[in-house]
Amino acid sequence: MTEAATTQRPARRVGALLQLWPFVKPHRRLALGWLVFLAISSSATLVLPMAVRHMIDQGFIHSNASAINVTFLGLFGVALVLAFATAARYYCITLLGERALASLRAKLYSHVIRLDVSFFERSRVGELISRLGTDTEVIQALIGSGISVALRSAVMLLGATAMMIWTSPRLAGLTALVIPAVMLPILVFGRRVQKLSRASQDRLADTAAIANETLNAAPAVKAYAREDIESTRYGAAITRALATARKRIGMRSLLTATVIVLFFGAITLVLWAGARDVLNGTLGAGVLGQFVLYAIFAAGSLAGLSEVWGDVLRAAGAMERIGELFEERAEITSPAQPTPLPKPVQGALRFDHVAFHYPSRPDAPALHDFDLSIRPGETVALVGPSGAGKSTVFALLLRFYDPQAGRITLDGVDLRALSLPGLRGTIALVPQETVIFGGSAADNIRFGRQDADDDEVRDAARAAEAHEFISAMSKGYDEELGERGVRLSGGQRQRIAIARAILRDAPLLLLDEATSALDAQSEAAIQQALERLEKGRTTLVIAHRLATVQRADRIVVMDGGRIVAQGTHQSLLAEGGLYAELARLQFTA
Ligand SMILES: Nc1ncnc2c1ncn2[C@@H]1O[C@H](COP(=O)(O)OP(=O)(O)OP(=O)(O)O)[C@@H](O)[C@H]1O
Repeated sequence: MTEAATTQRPARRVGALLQLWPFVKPHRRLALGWLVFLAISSSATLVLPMAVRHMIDQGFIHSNASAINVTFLGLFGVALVLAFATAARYYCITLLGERALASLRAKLYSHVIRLDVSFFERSRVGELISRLGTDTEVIQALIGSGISVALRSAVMLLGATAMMIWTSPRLAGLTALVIPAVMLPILVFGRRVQKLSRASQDRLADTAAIANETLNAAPAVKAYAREDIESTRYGAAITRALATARKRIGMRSLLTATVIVLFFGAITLVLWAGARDVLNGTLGAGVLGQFVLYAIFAAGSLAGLSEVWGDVLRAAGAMERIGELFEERAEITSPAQPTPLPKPVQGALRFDHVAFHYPSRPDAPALHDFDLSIRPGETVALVGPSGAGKSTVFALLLRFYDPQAGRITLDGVDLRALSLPGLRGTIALVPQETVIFGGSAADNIRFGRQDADDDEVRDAARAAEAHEFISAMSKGYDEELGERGVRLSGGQRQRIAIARAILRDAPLLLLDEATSALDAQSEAAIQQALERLEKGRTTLVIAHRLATVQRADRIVVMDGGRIVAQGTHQSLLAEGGLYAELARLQFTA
């Protein structure tokens, strides 16, 4: 959040709520219904004081019993209209709030999930979840009830004011004189409340981010016995959030109290003048009664407005944060006119003098003058010390990032000229860390190819040596693996990932430490499966264990973001460079 955003004028900040219009627009009929019922219920309310005047003037002063009967009957009729209109108004606006927010949430999610990988590295996921949850709830509260109260109060305030003027211009004029004294504190306090609201939301998002981080890594927290430390850290964040919330609540209470005191003070003053007019006979008792009721309506509406004003500003703050998210643009996108890939895809890859640094680390090149050609169907192993840039090569192939210099081509086409889904559709990736989603074992394998049928899923699982452990689970392929797959071992997760890649059946295969979590026996079995899989596909393999890369057609040795040597296992050993050193360390260890 920028400093400028916090110091914006409230009017501009409330303007942020205009961004809600596209979500409300499709539900115009509900909004219209709400306005109609609002008009009916407000009119019904405004009729009530007239009945009171009638009752005092006709019923009491002239002791007319039938006038009283008619008045009360009319009163009941008005109450019926009021009841129906209020219920209908509530129905329309609450449903409108729910519907508008449902589409806001869906659009926000689908916007965020399309943002670049680098965006997710910059943002804390917990904070994002908070924006999806808390901020949208604040806005929902506003649409579902706040706006309703605000507009109802505004309409009532206008109506009651007009009726006050109509009832007694003299008393209304007197009231107008004291209004500025009431409005000033609302404006001053309102601004402060709104600033504190935004701060309060930010602090709350901080706590959500911490909780998300640590609860997602609960085993690590426990292994390092950090429960106390993490509880204290979370507690401190909560305390900070609470302190800000307390300031906000205090300020808002003060605002409400001030408004009520000032307003009722003013009304009392006006009434005192009115009572004197009744005594000296210049004003009827019924007229004063009617004026009193309108004045009370107006005061109540103003109090309602001041109360809801805080909510409006709070929602404006939330909408601003959501607006910031909507303004985030993905930089890695498909071109307007993507170049089609040859069919079938051959799988020729070329890194043409590529230079790349991560956006967050402009001074640390991850790849430097990286030049590599891979023939269709070739299996190339990338080896080298940790941090050499091996995973970065994969990240660039997947177009998570674009290189700052040079270019990467697939079958001669620059990756930037391809459609993103087209490019990624040609790649099957087995990452270092397998992500398991909430869903069944079959669903998790089908992540590789959504339209695969049950037999294909099973065949892929068999080829990845995953069939046995999946069948051993009580519900087999229908077994829920649970979020993040906490019930699976590392090796089992890895086999699911390999099954996904097999199912994907893509011309490019990227294996990042694909068998690192497997025991020697499973690894031997899977190596065979992978070898079958690699046939006829261009394959890039990252492995620390050199034993697993010996079958590659070519081994590329990387260090510090550059290629330092390439060849076969034998030729590299004979060369005696970094590879021979790595081999010596591994095979003699
Ligand atoms: N997302 C990132 N943001 C910033 N820097 C990164 C990021 N990922 C990697 N790096 C840096 O880029 C360099 C290359 O990292 P990379 O992950 O490609 O190495 P690697 O050879 O795959 O290492 P390892 O074998 O340990 O996985 C390292 O210096 C690393 O710190």
